[in-house]
Amino acid sequence: MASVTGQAWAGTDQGKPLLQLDRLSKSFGATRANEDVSLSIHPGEIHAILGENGAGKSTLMKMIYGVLTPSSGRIMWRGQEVAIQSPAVARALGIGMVFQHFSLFETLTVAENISLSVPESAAALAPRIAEFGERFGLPVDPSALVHSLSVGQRQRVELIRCLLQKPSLIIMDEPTSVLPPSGIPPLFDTLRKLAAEGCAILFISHKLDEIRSLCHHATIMRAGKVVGAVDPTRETNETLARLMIGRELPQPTRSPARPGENPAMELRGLSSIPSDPFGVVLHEIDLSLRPGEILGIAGVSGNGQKELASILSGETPLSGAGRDRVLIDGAACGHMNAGQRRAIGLAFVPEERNGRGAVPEMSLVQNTLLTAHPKGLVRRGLISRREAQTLAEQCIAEMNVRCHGAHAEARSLSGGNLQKFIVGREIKLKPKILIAAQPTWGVDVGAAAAIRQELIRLRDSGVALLVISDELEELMEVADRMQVIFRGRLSPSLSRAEANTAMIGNYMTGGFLQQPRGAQQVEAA
Ligand SMILES: Nc1ncnc2c1ncn2[C@@H]1O[C@H](COP(=O)(O)OP(=O)(O)OP(=O)(O)O)[C@@H](O)[C@H]1O
Repeated sequence: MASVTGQAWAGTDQGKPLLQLDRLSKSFGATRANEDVSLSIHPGEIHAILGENGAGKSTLMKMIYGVLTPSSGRIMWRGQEVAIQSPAVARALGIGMVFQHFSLFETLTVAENISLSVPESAAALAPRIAEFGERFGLPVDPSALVHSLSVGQRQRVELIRCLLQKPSLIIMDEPTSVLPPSGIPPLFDTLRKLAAEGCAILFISHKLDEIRSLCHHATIMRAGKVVGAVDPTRETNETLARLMIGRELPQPTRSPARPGENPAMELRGLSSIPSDPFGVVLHEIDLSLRPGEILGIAGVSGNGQKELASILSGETPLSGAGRDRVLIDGAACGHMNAGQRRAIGLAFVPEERNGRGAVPEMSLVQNTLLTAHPKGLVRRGLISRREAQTLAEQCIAEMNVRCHGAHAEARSLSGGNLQKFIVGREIKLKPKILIAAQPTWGVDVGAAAAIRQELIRLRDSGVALLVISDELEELMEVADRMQVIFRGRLSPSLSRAEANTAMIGNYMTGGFLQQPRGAQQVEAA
């Protein structure tokens, strides 16, 4: 098949496997992250890898992409055994990977960014970028500066960069976790087009609906081993979840909220210009959070969620009049930093687990100390290591965190397990207010259900919770009320009964801004 560049798109021989893994294993010390994993991928196949947090999916992908070396087993590429010692070797074979976290320079154009990894000038690349964009439904302006692009557009740039290297196999690690709901169908159209041209796709996702609608095959992993291989189109979410977690998916239970009278936290007419030149300006935000309720903040990512979380948590303390714009228990606290707010009962689960939620090089005990030290873990200047260890161990047990114990480095945990640990650590602080940004990001369906139930339990015990999430379904499940953030402005509050998908979708694109001011105030009241 001819490609737009006149060269053949590799890998259209549907009969023979493109990639075969033969009893591939990988150990990290005593942990068998992958054990005797065997599978085959054919050209044009969209193949899902499904499994609980820590099941070994990322480890497997890293071996295929040359980031990790297998402890034993063989990798066969087009029928030949290969040693993929580095990503450069993988790319030379025709294996590409699109990571969850983009590696683009904000101040360069799309073409300039791509020219950093494809040996051609930005000018020469521009028409090819446009052609690829048209061919695969990835429209993006080659001369646009990356900072002006939405998350979905940035992902397109990453995908085009990968496609320009003509891969026969593309590995995509949770590609939809960064996209707004409206960005998912176009991405799937692109992936289907690629598959139709013979490109194989390895697709990692925790979202069972997506796997069922997109993928031709699914390999299910549990504790490092392959436990099943199915045609996902013939499965239900329940049967997939059962295969994955080995039991039925827990169903959430909730009773109506009984919020307290007085707000635990308020923002009053808060406007803020971020120090980050590419950040979002917040405009006149009014928000009131009461004890015993969960307020959900919905919105397409990049509309001010990060800036709002930073103001609420105290990571961005405010000066001057800003002091009176943020209140905790009725007292002005805009000037307080994150530590001072924690001392008066606020806990915070940030969006980025590595670097902000946890220090990757530190152990889980040390990471526990970072936020729990004011809670009696330091007395007369001395750290009680034993108590810190006990707290970390409780967190591990209660949140079912899979790791080598409390002294394991945070970076050795799989993404979802680290997220569970961070959420558990903040809950253990027994906060009065919990601000949680993307609390179940990258977490498997079973663990996500457990975290959401835990948030509801906290609310029932009188804690005030504010949950910022890109996942509307998550907010529909946990939130008692919802507000939508759009271009730094917050919509009126919607009750559970009012917050249907159509209404929220309308607010997500700024529909609430057209409402007459009076109507907004009535609804908010
Ligand atoms: N560098 C490492 N050092 C030690 N252990 C590791 C390392 N990388 C992964 N592991 C362990 O290997 C196991 C598999 O981890 P992996 O990241 O592959 O899981 P995963 O299925 O991708 O999980 P998630 O869905 O949470 O991303 C886990 O027990 C993890 O703690």
